[in-house]
Amino acid sequence: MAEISTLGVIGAGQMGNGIAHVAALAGLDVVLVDVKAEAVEKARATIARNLARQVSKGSIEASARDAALDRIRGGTEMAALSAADLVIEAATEREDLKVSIFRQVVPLLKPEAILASNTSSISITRLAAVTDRPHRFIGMHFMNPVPVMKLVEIIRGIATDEETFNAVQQLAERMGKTTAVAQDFPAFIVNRVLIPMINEAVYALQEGVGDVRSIDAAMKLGAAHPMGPLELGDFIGLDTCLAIMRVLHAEMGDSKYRPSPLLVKHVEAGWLGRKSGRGFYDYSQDPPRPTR
Ligand SMILES: NC(=O)c1ccc[n+]([C@@H]2O[C@H](COP(=O)([O-])OP(=O)(O)OC[C@H]3O[C@@H](n4cnc5c(N)ncnc54)[C@H](O)[C@@H]3O)[C@@H](O)[C@H]2O)c1
Repeated sequence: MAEISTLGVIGAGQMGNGIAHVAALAGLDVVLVDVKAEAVEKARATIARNLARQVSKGSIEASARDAALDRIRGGTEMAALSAADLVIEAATEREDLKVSIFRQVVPLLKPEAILASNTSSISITRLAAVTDRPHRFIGMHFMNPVPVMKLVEIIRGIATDEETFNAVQQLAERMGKTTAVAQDFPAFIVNRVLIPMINEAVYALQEGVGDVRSIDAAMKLGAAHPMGPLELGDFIGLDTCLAIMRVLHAEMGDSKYRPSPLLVKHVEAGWLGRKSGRGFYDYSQDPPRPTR
């Protein structure tokens, strides 16, 4: 298989901008698309700011920052993905949305292009089945924030071929990441373990076992977690956490995965965490103030 030199990224949110950032620094040409022009603009600004921070810390040269920014093209036209050797979908965690995106982009792609999803929980096999290339479809699950976190979980669908697996694993390494291989079960490895823990912390909050500050302090100091579970839920996005719990609950058929009603309420209120300015903390305050 020819080397992957142009990467398409669908969805310019928290994950899409991070994937574009790291890929461009690794020397790939990047095409970043989103339905919202303002999401692309915001992503560009975030990437520029994060690259500037790396320059000021001395981890990259100013010339590498400039070259990376030059390699990223962005817009709302999916047709721009026709140049890509690999397309990573990083849009909102909703299966119907991802299915419609894959149906829309498949006719635009090179026949040999690989398709990957950055989904946190949805079946890779099922997503692959709506495309014309299930053998060239794979899960490539980056962690947030992408420029900082070392891991990429790679998930084979039932039809994924070895060539695709090897190409994607090599690319992840070229992007400076370490890979862990997961089988195609709901939420794979990281989120199978992590998101039920966050959901449990929300239950503990709902039941009054502790307030936001106590629950986060308890897990940071008592279990040596770098972030408390409620702070981490806000960081991931509470809509994403809820979507993952719903996939686990529906597909494992076990009541232990039922989403906390308080988590549901937060999402219904649009209190999605950092990205919306309020979640379990209020981010209009500095430092962010616990809401309960
Ligand atoms: N947040 C995390 O910690 C994390 C970690 C790993 C994986 N993920 C996964 O990455 C994906 C994206 O999550 P995120 O946190 O970046 O979400 P986000 O809400 O920050 O961004 C999602 C982006 O998708 C865009 N989008 C929606 N519909 C689209 C369409 N039809 N075409 C193109 N773009 C569209 C939105 O405009 C938005 O910019 C999800 O599948 C999520 O589960 C998230």
